[in-house]
Amino acid sequence: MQLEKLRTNGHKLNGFSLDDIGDDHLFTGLETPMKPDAFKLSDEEKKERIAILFEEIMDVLGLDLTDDSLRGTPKRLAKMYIDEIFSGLNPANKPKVALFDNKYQYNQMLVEKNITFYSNCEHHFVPIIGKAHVAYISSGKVIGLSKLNRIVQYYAKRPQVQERLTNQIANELKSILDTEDVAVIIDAKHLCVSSRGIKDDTSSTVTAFYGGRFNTSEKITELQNYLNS
Ligand SMILES: Nc1nc2c(ncn2[C@@H]2O[C@H](COP(=O)(O)OP(=O)(O)OP(=O)(O)O)[C@@H](O)[C@H]2O)c(=O)[nH]1
Ligand SMILES: [Zn+2]
Repeated sequence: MQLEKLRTNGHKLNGFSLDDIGDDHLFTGLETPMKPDAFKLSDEEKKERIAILFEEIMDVLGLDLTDDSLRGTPKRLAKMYIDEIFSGLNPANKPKVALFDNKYQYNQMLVEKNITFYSNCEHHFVPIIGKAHVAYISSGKVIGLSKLNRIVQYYAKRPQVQERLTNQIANELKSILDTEDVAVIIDAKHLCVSSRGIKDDTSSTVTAFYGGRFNTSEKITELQNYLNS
């Protein structure tokens, strides 16, 4: 497989080894589609370029860029894209994860529920607002709770489709926790569905990943009970 070849050759992406960044940027089928030279420009260079390009969009729309409220918008948007809403495209921003030995002998599922996230739809670049619920059964390691939330936020801060977001979070948890026993459920509102287009404000989209021991009707029912409690 191409990924294995790159790994064996010690290939680096933006100075990171493949082991550092995980597989999500590369050829796993789960990756966010990115150009091979995605990190040729520094963050500051990207901001400068985005500001110039967005200024042009505003100009084409006929907006007066000398207006004191609009003047700062191109730079503001560029900073927001790189430092905030699309910061998860850069593996340098991947959360550092604290793992502990499972000394507590806790062998049931742990569920971190109602993790609020804001993402953006890659088709329309408008918000996706949702809740993620993530669960795992320890295979010997325990993860710091906040890191579960941070992993969700990292993958949300990309242009996304909900299916990929769900599977990227699941894949990351499997890899960090060294287990197949992870579950991810996402319930989200897509503003591209509610605020434009079909303009359906009541529907939401639910996606799920059930891996390993979660992939039985018994465990799914147990998980649902946790979520409903
Ligand atoms: N599967 C999937 N589709 C999504 C997601 N976010 C947005 N979409 C859909 O992507 C599709 C893009 O379809 P197009 O027909 O190219 O776009 P459009 O003309 O703006 O379509 P409408 O939204 O129906 O007006 C739309 O149906 C969106 O609802 C997502 O997370 N997953
Ligand atoms: Zn959309």
